[in-house]
Amino acid sequence: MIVEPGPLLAAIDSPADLKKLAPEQLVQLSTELRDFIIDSVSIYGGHFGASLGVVELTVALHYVFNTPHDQLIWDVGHQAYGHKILTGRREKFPTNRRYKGMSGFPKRSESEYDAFGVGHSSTSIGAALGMAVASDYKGEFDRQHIAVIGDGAMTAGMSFEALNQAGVLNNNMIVVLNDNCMSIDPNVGALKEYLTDITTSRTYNKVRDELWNVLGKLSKFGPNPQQIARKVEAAMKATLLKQSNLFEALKFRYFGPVDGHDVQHLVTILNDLKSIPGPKLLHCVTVKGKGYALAEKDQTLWHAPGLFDKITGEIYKKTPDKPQPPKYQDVFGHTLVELAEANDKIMGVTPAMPSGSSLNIMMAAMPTRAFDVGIAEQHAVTFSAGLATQGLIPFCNIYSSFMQRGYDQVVHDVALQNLHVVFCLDRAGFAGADGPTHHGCYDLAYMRCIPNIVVSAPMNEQELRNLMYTATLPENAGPHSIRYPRGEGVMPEWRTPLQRVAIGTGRVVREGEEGGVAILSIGHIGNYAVKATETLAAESIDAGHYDMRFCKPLDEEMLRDVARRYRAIVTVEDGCLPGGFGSAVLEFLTDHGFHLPVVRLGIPDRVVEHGTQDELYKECGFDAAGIAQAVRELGTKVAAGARATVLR
Ligand SMILES: Cc1ncc(C[n+]2csc(CCOP(=O)(O)OP(=O)(O)O)c2C)c(N)n1
Ligand SMILES: CC(=O)[C@@H](O)[C@H](O)COP(=O)(O)O
Ligand SMILES: [Mg+2]
Repeated sequence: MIVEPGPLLAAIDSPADLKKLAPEQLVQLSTELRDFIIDSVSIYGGHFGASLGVVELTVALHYVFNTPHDQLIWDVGHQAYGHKILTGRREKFPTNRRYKGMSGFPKRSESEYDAFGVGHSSTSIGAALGMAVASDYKGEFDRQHIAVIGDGAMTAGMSFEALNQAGVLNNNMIVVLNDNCMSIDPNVGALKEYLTDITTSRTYNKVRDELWNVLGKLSKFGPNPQQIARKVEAAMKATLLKQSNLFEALKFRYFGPVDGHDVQHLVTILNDLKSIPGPKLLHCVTVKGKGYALAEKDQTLWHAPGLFDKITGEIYKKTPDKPQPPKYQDVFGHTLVELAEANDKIMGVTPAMPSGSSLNIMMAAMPTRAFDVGIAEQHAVTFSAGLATQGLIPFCNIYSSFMQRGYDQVVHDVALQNLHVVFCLDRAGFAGADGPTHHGCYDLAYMRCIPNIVVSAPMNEQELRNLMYTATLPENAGPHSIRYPRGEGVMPEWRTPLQRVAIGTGRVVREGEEGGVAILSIGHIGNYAVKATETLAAESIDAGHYDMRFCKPLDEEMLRDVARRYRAIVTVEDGCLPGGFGSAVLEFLTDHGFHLPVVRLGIPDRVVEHGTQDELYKECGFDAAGIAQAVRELGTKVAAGARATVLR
């Protein structure tokens, strides 16, 4: 089904076309762009509320600035659908987030208008500053550099690292703070409270408007009057707000708050800002989901609702006619509450993903024991370490790819001190439509190389529950990493009794023919290995299958038994091959004098784009068919006497 754009939008294939419109036409264009986004996302899926919230801002930015010469960086990039539609990708939109289609985030290789690749939050100010410094260094003084960052993304430390440097470098750049009081869940922290103070301070806003007129007139008479205005403005803000403006204190010229949905006013303001030198911050107040009532009302649900009926607002269920196994995240959330009810040392921590990780279940049930620390993965880890020094057992839930941002804290603050912190890495392995920024490719590799840490991956919901429980036991005190994938498990009935698992033990899924091939899997991909062995059995190939469950420590006894019983091994992981689970098995076999052929299946050493998880498993050769084929080929090779380790 093709989404038809309105007449003004249909004529826009680039911002050059947009600039042909009269300012008074921009309101109509914004309406058409908003309608196009609603229609498209309802049919094709993707992120929703954020793009609706910046429709007017997107139109105004591309109307005022000379993109792509002027460089526009979108923080996170989940709000950049309007940007993509206005920069020549309207007709590609049906492929958004689809296999081999358009990325769901700005991507440099996709368009010259995508100044910086994003997906993880809070990078825009730093990147824009780098571009601004480079432009000055190259003598390109006519270029503007604009970072559009949400209030949620502003809570991350690296946003302030960038502000800190920008404030003293004094390069020309504009930070547009898109303040809608929302992250995916409601935004949190003192910064959010501060922004609310500014936005609601009547006195400040009245004086600010008067100052604005003064500034606007003065800015046409060169820099000196502006410096006077700056002192006047800062002094009045300082007295009126009884505190200096946070951003002014960091040497940014602060402007706002302004209505982020008044496209013509935004055009006026942005045109003014163009001529004011140095680092500037424009504080825009917007509504996430603006223009679609249900999305304005339930902004978390409509952050990324899935496919829906735009008329009724009904969000379609994947399999309405049969009970769907629960999402792994919900098994985590409910099990954590179950454990916490029995053990008052257990705490919960999430960096801004309460609903995404289902920690919101514990936050609702035990609000004094579960914390959303904002988009602050580094802090989430160190905060957890602090809790653990006092004898508590924090479950720190961080998406595998977002965990990458807190890696030194895992080593320095948790592992070196051997603290009892349980990392639950959700979205481990291929994340799917979010693509390479969000694929949790590396956690098996990056965790197993750290001393003291136990690295595990459940094959199903029951195993997840047991590993969570096992990690809390006093005899297992120390760092743990438990990783599991995005999406549903395989057990409609999962509220199984919690069982202790011996650390470093795997389990036999299927004992195969002696002298044949054994499959060693870790985590949920083991369910694909089960399908592969069933296919092979129908061909009278009796392959063995072992769910290793732990990447560190490995089940060495099981590995010895497998190496003695079989003539070849296939390892499979939904994780990177370099340094991953297969590498760990190879290391063991070599270190202990076992020399049998091994084929490692997993994520290759290259960037794998977006698609469904099954599409990506297939692309990388570790879906059920790929696993079965690897066993067939290896079986044939060993029958022919191949001795060398066979890599894929
Ligand atoms: C490092 C990192 N942590 C978490 C996320 C998940 N995430 C995506 S959007 C978002 C909320 C962003 O809030 P804000 O910047 O205010 O943008 P809004 O959705 O309100 O437009 C979060 C937490 C991420 N993309 N990157
Ligand atoms: C843009 C962003 O980073 C989040 O919205 C992320 O896409 C959430 O992923 P899940 O949908 O897997 O929770
Ligand atoms: Mg926000």
